[in-house]
Amino acid sequence: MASLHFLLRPSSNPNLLALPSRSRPVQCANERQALFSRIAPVYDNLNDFLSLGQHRIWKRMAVSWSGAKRGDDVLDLCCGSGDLAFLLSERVGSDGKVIGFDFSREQLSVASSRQHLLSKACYKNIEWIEGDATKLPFSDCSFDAITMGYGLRNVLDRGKAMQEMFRVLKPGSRVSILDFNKSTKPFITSIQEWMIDNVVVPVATGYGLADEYAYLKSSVQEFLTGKELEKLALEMGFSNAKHYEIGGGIMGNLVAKR
Ligand SMILES: C/C(=C\Cc1cc(O)c2ccccc2c1O)CCC[C@H](C)CCC[C@H](C)CCCC(C)C
Ligand SMILES: C[S@@+](CC[C@H](N)C(=O)[O-])C[C@H]1O[C@@H](n2cnc3c(N)ncnc32)[C@H](O)[C@@H]1O
Repeated sequence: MASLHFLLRPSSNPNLLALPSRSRPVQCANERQALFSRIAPVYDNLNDFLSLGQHRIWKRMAVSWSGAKRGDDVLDLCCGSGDLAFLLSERVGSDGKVIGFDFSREQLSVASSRQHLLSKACYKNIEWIEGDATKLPFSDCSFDAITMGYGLRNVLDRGKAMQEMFRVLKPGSRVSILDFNKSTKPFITSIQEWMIDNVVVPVATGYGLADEYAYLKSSVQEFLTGKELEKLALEMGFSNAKHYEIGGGIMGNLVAKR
């Protein structure tokens, strides 16, 4: 039976719903949570449109790199509307178990409704849990694989999130982290920024979500390069870490082994 657990209650503080100013970076966790909740109704359609469907290929690669296999217990952190969790579910099958974990209740509601709508038999093995990626409510060494798609860049304390992933992974298991690549090549950075300024933000403006999507550009600028991500993973205790550039260098995927 599909279930949706809400470990954290959304704040009733109306200030959290205020739109972030375009001139000010989105800084506190509650503001980020509110941002992802606002974009939840259009998130999937915009990803398909803006990436010309390419994000589905990148997500398949991320799941494949996680090493998840039939019968495994796996975690999709910052699962949003559930794309990676659904792919993991197909991979681990009905003998396995998938947890989709996110702090936005609205994103989880979209994920849960897709689970019912798509209604593949194996999708019954997915459970949605609301909570913070820096404080995971799971015991040490619980999971055979972890995925995180477009999550780490949006987490305020990335070191803590990596530490938590390390803690809940079983020894020898892998985490696969897909995100925008903060490239060291100025040409790639210019393409990314041009796309965000001239395609992503204008399209999002049509949905009243200009600020939310403009945040993408600053978040990539403030993210870590592939080498820095590898270093962070090693500092957090992972035995091995390799970052792959994909999508012509626009995206990247970190694979780290506990
Ligand atoms: C997958 C996409 C966006 C995910 C996403 C991530 C976030 O952190 C957000 C934060 C706040 C708001 C929204 C998001 C969010 O949507 C879409 C990515 C589109 C890109 C601009 C990439 C465009 C790629 C090209 C069309 C295809 C390139 C092909 C390549 C050369 C092979
Ligand atoms: C860009 S979406 C990615 C969704 C999905 N993984 C995908 O690839 O399409 C980022 C997600 O991370 C979640 N998120 C960001 N920071 C988080 C945190 N500290 N704890 C839990 N979820 C978080 C947001 O709520 C949002 O759903």
